[in-house]
Amino acid sequence: MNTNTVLELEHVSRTYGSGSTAVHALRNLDARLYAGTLTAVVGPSGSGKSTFLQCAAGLDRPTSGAVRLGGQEISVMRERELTRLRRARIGFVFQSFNLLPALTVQENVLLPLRLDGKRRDPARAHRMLARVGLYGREDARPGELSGGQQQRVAIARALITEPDIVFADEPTGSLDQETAAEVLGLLREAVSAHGATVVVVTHDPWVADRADRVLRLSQGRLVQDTAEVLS
Ligand SMILES: Nc1ncnc2c1ncn2[C@@H]1O[C@H](COP(=O)(O)OP(=O)(O)OP(=O)(O)O)[C@@H](O)[C@H]1O
Repeated sequence: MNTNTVLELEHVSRTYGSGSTAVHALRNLDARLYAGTLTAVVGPSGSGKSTFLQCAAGLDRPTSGAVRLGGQEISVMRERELTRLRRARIGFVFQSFNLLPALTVQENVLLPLRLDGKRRDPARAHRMLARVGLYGREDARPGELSGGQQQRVAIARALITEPDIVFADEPTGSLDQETAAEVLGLLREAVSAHGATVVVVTHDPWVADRADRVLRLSQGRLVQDTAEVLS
């Protein structure tokens, strides 16, 4: 496995609330995410998976510890700088797809470039949509597509900026088994054929079985990393 670190969490803790009602969602967690790897983050409900994703992706700030993307500490960045960095260098895929219903498929895919002030290159959107099996559906609205097709659009949108890392939160959670397999296949292909770095938060053991590496959380701690022997 490639062990070039794209993103690093060092001694990351995230506590919600304080005093006797404090919830320690992440406790002194150390992890590195490697380039060109599909990593699954698993663990029981409440173990800290979403908090891990939020902190790693710069959507939330750790209470203590550091998060570094490409060696740059994002946990101390100002909000505006962080927003810009997320748009340019991080891709997101959500369980509920989060497409904009009023925009066409092509406009949805080009949205991250538009928000980042980049040229909206329709040819690039065509290529990306072809990659996810949706060539010819550029002018459809998300409401005209099946759940699996909408998730394909979301994957194309996440990959269009060629981000350093893509975070997918239960990307197959709303899909039937067959469609889920197709969606996971696309994420897998983004990694193996195009060198993307993908982190999937999942409850689904079937998804975890198909990852290159599994990080298992329990009560806010990393208790298993299939790439490393934990001390
Ligand atoms: N905004 C918040 N305020 C207070 N407590 C929170 C908040 N968000 C999460 N928590 C708590 O932090 C802990 C970890 O939550 P988190 O959502 O990260 O777990 P999870 O593994 O993603 O769970 P699930 O699989 O159910 O989505 C839980 O005890 C949860 O109740």
